[in-house]
This record gives sequence, structure tokens and C-alpha cells, in this order.
Amino acid sequence: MAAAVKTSGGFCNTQQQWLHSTRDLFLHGSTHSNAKECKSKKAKKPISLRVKATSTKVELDFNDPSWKQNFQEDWDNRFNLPRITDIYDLKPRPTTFSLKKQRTPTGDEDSTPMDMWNGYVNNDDRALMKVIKYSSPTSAGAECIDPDCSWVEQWVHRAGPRKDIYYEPNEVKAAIVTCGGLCPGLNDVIRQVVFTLETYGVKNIVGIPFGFRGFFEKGLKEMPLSRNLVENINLAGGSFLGVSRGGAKTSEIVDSIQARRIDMLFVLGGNGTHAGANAIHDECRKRKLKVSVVAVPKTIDNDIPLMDKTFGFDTAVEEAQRAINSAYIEARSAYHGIGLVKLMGRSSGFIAMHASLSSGQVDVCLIPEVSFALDGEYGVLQHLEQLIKNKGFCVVCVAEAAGQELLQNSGATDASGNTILSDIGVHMQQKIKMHFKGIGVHADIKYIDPTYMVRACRANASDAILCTVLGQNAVHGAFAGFSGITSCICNTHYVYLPVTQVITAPKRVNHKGRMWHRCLTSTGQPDFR
Ligand SMILES: Nc1ncnc2c1ncn2[C@@H]1O[C@H](COP(=O)(O)OP(=O)(O)O)[C@@H](O)[C@H]1O
Ligand SMILES: O=P(O)(O)OC[C@H]1O[C@](O)(COP(=O)(O)O)[C@@H](O)[C@@H]1O
Ligand SMILES: [Mg+2]
Repeated sequence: MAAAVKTSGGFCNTQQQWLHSTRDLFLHGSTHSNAKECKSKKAKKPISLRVKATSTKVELDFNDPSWKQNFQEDWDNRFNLPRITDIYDLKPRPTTFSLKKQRTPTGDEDSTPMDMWNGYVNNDDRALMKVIKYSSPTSAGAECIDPDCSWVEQWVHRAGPRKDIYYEPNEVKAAIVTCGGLCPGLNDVIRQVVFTLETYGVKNIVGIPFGFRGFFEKGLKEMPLSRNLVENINLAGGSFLGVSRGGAKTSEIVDSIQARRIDMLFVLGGNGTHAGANAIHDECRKRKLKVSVVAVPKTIDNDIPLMDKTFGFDTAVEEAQRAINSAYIEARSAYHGIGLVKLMGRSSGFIAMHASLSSGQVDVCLIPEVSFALDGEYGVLQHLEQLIKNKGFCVVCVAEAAGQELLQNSGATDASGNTILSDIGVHMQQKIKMHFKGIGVHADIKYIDPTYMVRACRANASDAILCTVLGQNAVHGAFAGFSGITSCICNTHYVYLPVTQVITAPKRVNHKGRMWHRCLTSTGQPDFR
């Protein structure tokens, strides 16, 4: 299925360092929208970026005094949330999600009279996406729009329950589907979506089994869901509904949505799933179906742009740390021990970087965003030789997508179209063995690949809370009449973003940012080039 990325334009300029997060969004190669080009002329001249041949072309001229206003207008357009009222003339009704039973705490000095306070979120409430004012493009991790790194407000829509809703809860059929690979917290989100739907008064809630596949594969039956049924599912990892990759045909999925009379679809998944959710949302619009499609971003890889983190990431880091700790113990206890741990991350090194940082036991961390040589005077092997000589043991953490350029790639893809990566862990294990054999130094290498252990566990406390909020907000978003949105956390605030804005390119570690440098300070590793 083709990605239906409806992203309008963005901006870029001649010095790529001006645009870190904007570059993350617009300039990195994307798995889903590869028709991007950034044409730069001279500095401070208008520059255009085409995200798709059909997308709006937006030009910024920094000599024009109104460039900020132009930027903001474009931003507001892009981050405006699609609503079912964009295509239907619908009258809202007062919400059935009551906050009234919650009493004001004793001693509350809030001066707002109780009859004015309502506890709901207004549609005009916004959260700021960026809060740092960088004084110069040379500042660490600078995210600048113009050469002077001017401050420009970038607002996004606040998530939460609205006073008015666009569905009659007792007429709603809501469906939940979990797609892609496993991720801690899937069950927590399913559970909260069910609880919140029931709180609104929805009685017809179903789970679609095994991802998008459940929409069209014969023999897969939808599962009726209720508070009673899902009450304890958060106690286990995995997905209560099952997951799958591939097989998504938008038209068949929407045929199925129509046939099943689904009004709200909650889609839990990563970047592929979000592209799918967006395609479903577009197709529903085309067919003029009153369906709200709301996504919740899951992936242990943490590679979805704009948001602080995806659910499951924290737990994955915690679990990955355990593997690093085992590698450390093995290496420390062996004569010339070398512990090697490979961690997941299809395109980004977030788990490897964070687990290396949190464990404090890693001497070398290798991520796909930073290229490295294994051989040669400045290569990783030479450094390991030094570590064995000076310290007697060492621990290496390598992200699965790191060093792919050093390996032969089969070009194969999985059912969802994701590239199947070559095994950098096994390759490094062999190279390290050969290297030490070659120099006649004993080395005891222990290789740990905790891949599926990392993502099969139950969500930890911080992920459980994140899942709770994101799941509840997903339901509030659907009742508020939004569709084609994702429920996420940006800059510590809970917000809704249009799905189009998060499927432009995978988020990657900023190798000029502070976090990567903190990691380097912690490991003490040199540049391997
Ligand atoms: N560009 C796309 N457009 C529509 N659906 C997609 C797209 N990419 C992936 N999908 C579907 O989304 C589901 C999950 O995608 P996948 O990449 O496996 O996992 P994730 O969502 O975790 O990234 C699969 O069923 C896949 O077919
Ligand atoms: O073996 P599988 O299930 O195809 O999954 C492998 C991939 O799944 C991940 O855990 C995350 O996948 P998604 O976020 O795309 O579901 C990656 O880190 C890894 O490359
Ligand atoms: Mg993915």
C-alpha cells in the first residue's frame, strides 16, 4: 500500500545545521516519503522544500520582515487537526464524560467559581513545541529556522476531553487494532481505551485481531472488549489482540470498516502503522464515512519524530540495561573478557545510546547515526585492544542498524516493506575474534542479543503512566471529532498531532546534540574514523 503522506511544505536553508529538528523532520531520508528535495540557493534567499510532488511549495525569504508570520501560518496549517466536521455539517452535543463526580480538594484556594470551572480542554488550548531559544546555530543541538536562529513560536494542539462531543456514545462502535512489532505497554493502552470509551457510555467495543490483517483475513474474528475482560491485561507483556506486519490494503480495510459499521478506530503502532492510519483516514474521507481514526505511537525504537518519546521505549531501555549488565559481569569475570550486546533500533540508535548511558557499564557505543571503522589505526578493534591492555576487559553496545555500510545487504524487506538489516552483532563478534587471534592476544568474547526479550516485557511504571494518558486522550480526541491524529507527548505536554506530520521521516539521534556527547563522555570512546 502506498503511503498517503499529505504533508504540505516545510522549510530548509543552505546551512543544514540551522535546522536540526526541522531537518529531522524534513531533510532526513524517509522510508515513507522519498520524493523530497531541498533546493538551496544563496544564504538568506528563498529556499523551497518539496515533500511530495503534489504538496504545497512554501518559500521563505528571511529578508522579508513577515517571514516569521509566513512560517507560523504554514506551521499552523500543517498542525491544524483534521476534523470530521471538515466534511460534515454536524452539531455537537454536551459530553457524557463527566468530571463532576470529582470533588474539589479540601482547602482548594482556586478562585474560579465551581460553576465556571469545568475541567475540560478548550479547542483553542495550545502547547509550545520548542522551548529553547538558541542564540546561535552553533549552540549544541541548535534547532534553528533562520540564520540568526530567531525565536519563533511553534504551537500544537492540547489533548484531552472536550466539553462538546460529536458522537452519541450509545450508537458508537469502536475498534482497537495493534500493528507492527511488539512493544511494552500495548495492553496498557488497549485497557485505557476500553475504560475511557465505557466512561463515555460506549458499549460496542471490539478488538481487531493480529493488526491490519484482522480486517480482511478470513477466519479472524473481532473480539468484543469490556472493562471486565481487559482489567488485568496490563499485567502481561505482548498484545492481548495480537500483532502483525504487512498485508495492509487500504481499500479492503476501509471496506471492512464500513461493513462492520465502525465509527472510531484506535490504531496502536509505529511509523508504518501511522502511515497506514493516515491512508485509512484519507480513504474514509474520500468515501465520506463518519469515522474517527486516532493513532497512539508505539515503538521501542523511539523513532517517531516530534514527540518526546513513544510508549515502550523507557521499558525497553530498562530491559536492555539488564543485558548490558550481564555482558559486563561476564566480561569482568573472564580473563580478557569482551562483552558485546546488540540492541534494537531499525533506523535509530536511541535504545543503544540510552541503555549505554543508564547502565554506565559500556566502553563503546555504536549507533547508525555515527559512522565508524572497525579496522585501522582509529578503528574500534584497535580501541578494544587498548582497553584489554589497560583495563583487562570491556563492554561494547551496538545498535542493530549501526555499521550497515560495512556489511553486505541482501536488499530483502519484511512483510511491511521494512529493510531487513544485516547482523552487525554477529559480524562484530567474528571480527573481534579474528583480530585478537591475529595479534596473538587471548580474548574471551561473549555476545548477547536480547532482541525479543527487550520488547516482550510488561511496561514499567513510567510507560504505564504514559500509556494511560495517551490511551485516554486518544478516546477524547475521537469524541471531539478529530480524525487522522496521533495522541502523544511533546515537550512534556500531552498533545494531538496530525498523523501527516509524524510520518515524514524516522527520528534519529542528533549526533551534534548534548545527549550523544554525554554518551561519549560516559563511555570515554574516541572517534572511530
Ligand atoms: N506506508 C504505509 N502505508 C500503509 N500502511 C503501511 C505502510 N507501511 C506499513 N504499513 C502497514 O502498517 C503495519 C505496521 O507496519 P510496520 O512497519 O510493520 O510496523 P510499525 O508500525 O511498528 O512501524 C503493517 O500492517 C504494514 O503493512
Ligand atoms: O523481528 P520483527 O518482529 O520483524 O521486528 C524487528 C524490528 O522490530 C522493532 O523492534 C521495532 O519495530 P516496529 O516499531 O516497527 O514495530 C525493531 O527494533 C526491529 O528492527
Ligand atoms: Mg516501524
